[in-house]
Amino acid sequence: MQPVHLWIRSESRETERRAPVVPVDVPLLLDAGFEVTVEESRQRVFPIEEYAAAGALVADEGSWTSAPHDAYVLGIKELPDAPDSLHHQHIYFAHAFKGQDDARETLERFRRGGGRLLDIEYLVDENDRRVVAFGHWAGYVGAALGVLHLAGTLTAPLAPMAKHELDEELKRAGKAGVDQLLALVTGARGRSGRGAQQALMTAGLPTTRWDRQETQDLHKLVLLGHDLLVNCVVTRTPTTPFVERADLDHERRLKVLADVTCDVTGPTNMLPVNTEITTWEEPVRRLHDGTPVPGNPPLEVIAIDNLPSLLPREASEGFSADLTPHLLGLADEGGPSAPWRAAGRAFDEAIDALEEPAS
Ligand SMILES: NC(=O)c1ccc[n+]([C@@H]2O[C@H](COP(=O)([O-])OP(=O)(O)OC[C@H]3O[C@@H](n4cnc5c(N)ncnc54)[C@H](O)[C@@H]3O)[C@@H](O)[C@H]2O)c1
Repeated sequence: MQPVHLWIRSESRETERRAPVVPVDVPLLLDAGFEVTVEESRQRVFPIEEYAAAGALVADEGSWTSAPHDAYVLGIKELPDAPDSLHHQHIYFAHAFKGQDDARETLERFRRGGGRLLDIEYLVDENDRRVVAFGHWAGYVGAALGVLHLAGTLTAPLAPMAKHELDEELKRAGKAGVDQLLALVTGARGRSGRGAQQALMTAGLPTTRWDRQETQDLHKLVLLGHDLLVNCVVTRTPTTPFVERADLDHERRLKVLADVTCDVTGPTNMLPVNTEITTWEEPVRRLHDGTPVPGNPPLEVIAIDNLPSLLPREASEGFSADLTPHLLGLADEGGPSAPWRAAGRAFDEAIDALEEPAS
């Protein structure tokens, strides 16, 4: 067993209240011989006292920059802009390996400091499946926002909430008549698809479930016969989109698209009628005004790319339960376990690609 020091940093994004490891999971790490330090944070949903009571050491907010050299610095979202060279091993979602905005700058910071980025999105098992993700609660919240919008009770700006509050709103929406409407979940067998179904069940909405098999021959008329479409599909191969511009003038019940996938600009966007995300400030955007004739209502989209942050407690608890056993794999006798090695390879490839001339 290798001694491992895990340093849980504060988040720099002010709306980010989640934590990658929750207090109740800290003793699992300590029992395995880890040293665990947790930074104070103004916004984290779990008070620092709970971490201290669980046995973690407490450090000042943002003090990871002076953490011991061998510490793994763990967070969820992006690092602050300074310092401009990074010398630790960082574990978080960096969105820096696919040429995204700021990707090069992020990688350059690691290269300058000699640090390493173990991106959580690239922690995969031997079958190339991600071992930890926030999908379930993304689906839950995405579907819930769709239901509340159908009920006319979605108010902006959105803010983080407790699940029981959201569930009360969902039940109220159901009783107010939304339970007479029809919902369709695409990608229904995945993590977020299953989460979406749970929220719809809480509101009492009859739900159709489609995964790969059911969309092989796409039944457009059946699709358009639902009031709410919650899209949770992940695909790498461009496929027949679910809703295209030509469908908007068609007779339809479809009024709200809740796009959990949020792949709005990529070639695999299953809802190309929309090409922009929406935000907590403006969660809903009108895509089509509809026409006064019955059977052609306005169509609106909700495409928020940080849905789990709206249920920070539940999202953190589920994520931490999945991540903690893998963190233990950092201390494996023969070196970090397979998912960490996979994430390390992804980082090395991204650094190598920095050398390649831009095409
Ligand atoms: N909006 C947010 O805040 C947020 C947060 C977390 C994750 N996400 C995104 O949500 C998406 C879903 O993640 P997940 O963890 O549920 O993925 P997942 O891999 O668990 O599930 C994807 C599902 O899509 C199905 N699928 C693939 N092609 C299909 C097709 N043509 N028709 C029907 N079904 C098809 C797969 O069989 C699978 O069941 C990802 O793109 C992820 O990045 C969004």
